[in-house]
Amino acid sequence: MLQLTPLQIVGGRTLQGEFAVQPSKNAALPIIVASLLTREPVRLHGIPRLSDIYTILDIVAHLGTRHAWEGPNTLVLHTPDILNTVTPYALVSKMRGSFIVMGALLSRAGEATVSMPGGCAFGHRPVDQHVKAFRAFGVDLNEEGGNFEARRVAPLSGRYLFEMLTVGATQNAILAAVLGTGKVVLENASIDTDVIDMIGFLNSLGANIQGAGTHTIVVTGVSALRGGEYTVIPDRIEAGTMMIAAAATRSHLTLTGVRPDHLRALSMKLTEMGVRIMEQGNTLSVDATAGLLLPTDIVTGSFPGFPTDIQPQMSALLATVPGTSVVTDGVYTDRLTHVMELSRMGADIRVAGHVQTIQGAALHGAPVKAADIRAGAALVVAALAAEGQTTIDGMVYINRGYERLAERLRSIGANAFQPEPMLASAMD
Ligand SMILES: CC(=O)N[C@H]1[C@@H](OP(=O)(O)OP(=O)(O)OC[C@H]2O[C@@H](n3ccc(=O)[nH]c3=O)[C@H](O)[C@@H]2O)O[C@H](CO)[C@@H](O)[C@@H]1O
Ligand SMILES: C=C(OP(=O)(O)O)C(=O)O
Repeated sequence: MLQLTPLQIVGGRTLQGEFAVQPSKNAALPIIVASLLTREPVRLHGIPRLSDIYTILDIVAHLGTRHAWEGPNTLVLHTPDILNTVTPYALVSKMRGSFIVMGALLSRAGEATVSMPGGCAFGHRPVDQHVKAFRAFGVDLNEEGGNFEARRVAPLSGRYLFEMLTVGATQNAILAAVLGTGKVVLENASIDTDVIDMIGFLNSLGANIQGAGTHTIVVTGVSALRGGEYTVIPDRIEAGTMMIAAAATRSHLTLTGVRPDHLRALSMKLTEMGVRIMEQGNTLSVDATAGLLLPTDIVTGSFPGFPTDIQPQMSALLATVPGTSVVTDGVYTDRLTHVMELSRMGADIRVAGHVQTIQGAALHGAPVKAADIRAGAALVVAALAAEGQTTIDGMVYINRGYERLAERLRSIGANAFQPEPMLASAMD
């Protein structure tokens, strides 16, 4: 078995030059699942080479998809027939986002059995909205032995008003209704970029989904989708992580291949703190060299609000900014695994409920461990800003979301190094 080695960062250096942002993991995952809806080949550009992508490819392979990479980030997917409508626990439990295969299987095969996704490092993440939406559309859905068994007994039709904005349940409900003769209306639907991108992909194959980017989405079933070619949007969470890293190291960094309009909530906050943000086409510059940064307060929310997926990284930045900042995660009540690890590096963060009160301080290097993907990214941000060496364990989580991180950090001046992985048996 491959043993992932820790990432070693010697901090306190400024970052400089250009950082090419990877394509979006969280947009690519549902688009790969959505490719199950056509029996024709699809060619996807902008697929990041990440462990989450390999996991979803294992899942769709189990369901009948063949895939081939064409160059670094282009993937050809082909599902002539669905070979399986059961997605076992061993596969689903690896990645919570895979629950949306239920909608895709319902559409293409009329039935699906999918394991209940587990919790994750930052708390309980229910799927009640997925289930309620399916039932509202007439799907026969039962839960047995930790599995959800769903069957289309008539064309999907009806309306569902989501009780909160949810990316995954909006995507799942859309996928379920794309093929067939019914029509569904989703109210209070998510307007997240990853929902809009999945709809853009499906409509490019001939789906009839109206209302992308608004809170009311109407899906009218069609008999079949054709094949096609699509380019996935840039990763706004990776871009946000690097904007924060630039601010934390008081650097001037240019990000290329970004969608500045997807990053407005963060750009506004950084500007408020005294960072200069300049946007030009698909390029965004972050200049934090001008002087002292100011503390601020953050409340995360659904897009276009401040993303929860950069809350831990922002907390790491605020831990370096003199004064008091307050960070409230309005999406998850327990996304806090970064706090203890940051405190090993000298961060002063008090937690009450899901609110962090942060007093800025100088950080120092320390051995730390990531317990989830963005907590890991927060530790990278802190390590880049800290004096001395930080050793970050738990790279399995960071690798879920960040491609070749050490190498790409070095390209912008960081002292970051991850030794080659070793075979576990060779280490015993
Ligand atoms: C693979 C992927 O793209 N993951 C992202 C996706 O996750 P995911 O799609 O799982 O997140 P949701 O948007 O569904 O969750 C938003 C909130 O709604 C709650 N909820 C959701 C569904 C449900 O049935 N019941 C319920 O209570 C969740 O617990 C959470 O508090 O959006 C999240 C919110 O931007 C991000 O943090 C994740 O990185
Ligand atoms: C939390 C994330 O992913 P997931 O929803 O797959 O856990 C993330 O990308 O930050």
